[in-house]
Amino acid sequence: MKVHGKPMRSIWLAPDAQAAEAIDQTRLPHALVTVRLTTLDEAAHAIRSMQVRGAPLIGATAAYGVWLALRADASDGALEHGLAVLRGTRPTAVNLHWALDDMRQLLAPLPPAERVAAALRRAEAISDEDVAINRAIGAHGLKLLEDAWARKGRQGRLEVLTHCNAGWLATVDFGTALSPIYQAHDAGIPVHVWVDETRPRNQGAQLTAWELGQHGVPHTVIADNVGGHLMQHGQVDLCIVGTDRTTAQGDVANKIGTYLKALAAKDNGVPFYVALPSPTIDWTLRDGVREIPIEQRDGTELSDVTGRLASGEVATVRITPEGSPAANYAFDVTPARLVTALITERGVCPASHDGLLSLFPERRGRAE
Ligand SMILES: CSC[C@@H](O)[C@@H](O)C(=O)COP(=O)(O)O
Repeated sequence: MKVHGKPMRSIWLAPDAQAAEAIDQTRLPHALVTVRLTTLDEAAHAIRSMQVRGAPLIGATAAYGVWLALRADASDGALEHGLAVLRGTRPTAVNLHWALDDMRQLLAPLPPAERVAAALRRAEAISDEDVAINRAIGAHGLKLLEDAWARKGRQGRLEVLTHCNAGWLATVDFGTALSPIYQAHDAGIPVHVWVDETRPRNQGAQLTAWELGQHGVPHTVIADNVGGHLMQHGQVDLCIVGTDRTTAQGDVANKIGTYLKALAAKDNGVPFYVALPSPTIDWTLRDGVREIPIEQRDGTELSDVTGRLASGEVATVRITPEGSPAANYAFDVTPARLVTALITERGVCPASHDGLLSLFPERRGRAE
């Protein structure tokens, strides 16, 4: 996407081809800072600390991380060590594990002397594939937004609510949930986005709002608990969110709070869509609530808040009493029954096993 008129991706090969570079998302929206990743440990830290975050971007960063590991040592042991370090960074986004499995399948059979070049080629291919997938998700999602706009008589604004950041910052480019919104805006549909702030890391307030502002998409940041009220008063035409892992039955793991939004949408007859790139489908799982690992992060992400002071200085302050424990669950699972449809790069389908198999028939009968 464009930042101050200049095309950018969230991660890219450094011009000297000796490193990967990425937007440090912990510095947004107050500063646009690039972080240079030259080692396995720097790539792992970038994922763990959320300098880079979002399921597809985590996968792409991990692929570059394997390349960086092999640049230092292309032995079998170094490959396995690198895969293990990266796999241990975050548990929920299946893209991380898919990308690492993909890299291992490619690299393990190769002689060490061929691994570095092959790893870089694959990491770049994974990034390019993500961009193509997201463009396609945008095109399929655009049709849903056009239909919603037509149902509304093309009057007023098309009111869309989203949770967390499933925009281009969460992917290599274009985003998933925000991709249809960008395409609708560019097609002249007067879309307005209710942006859930998304406590505690504020991916909505700090990242989605920044992205939408950069592209000129009208939006309003709201507290996470406002969405149900807006839906009760007819101020939301549809919801669209991303996912970190979707089961073969259509259960959706996404940022904490997504499930509650889906409940409110169901109660108010508001369509609830999930933008789902196929690398985020976990074909091995059936029951998301029971089987998807939910990341628990440090409680200081809840007790402390970082922002810009009136002086312009960025500072972190504590908002809870000293000694009050904080439980920081980073994701929840929305059962398929609350999902209106899944928007994949191959089209839109019901949130069900049959629905997914209708778009991915090659998965029928495969023992996962
Ligand atoms: C296309 S990104 C989809 C999801 O990864 C996104 O909605 C989300 O939950 C991100 O969580 P995060 O903890 O910021 O990595």
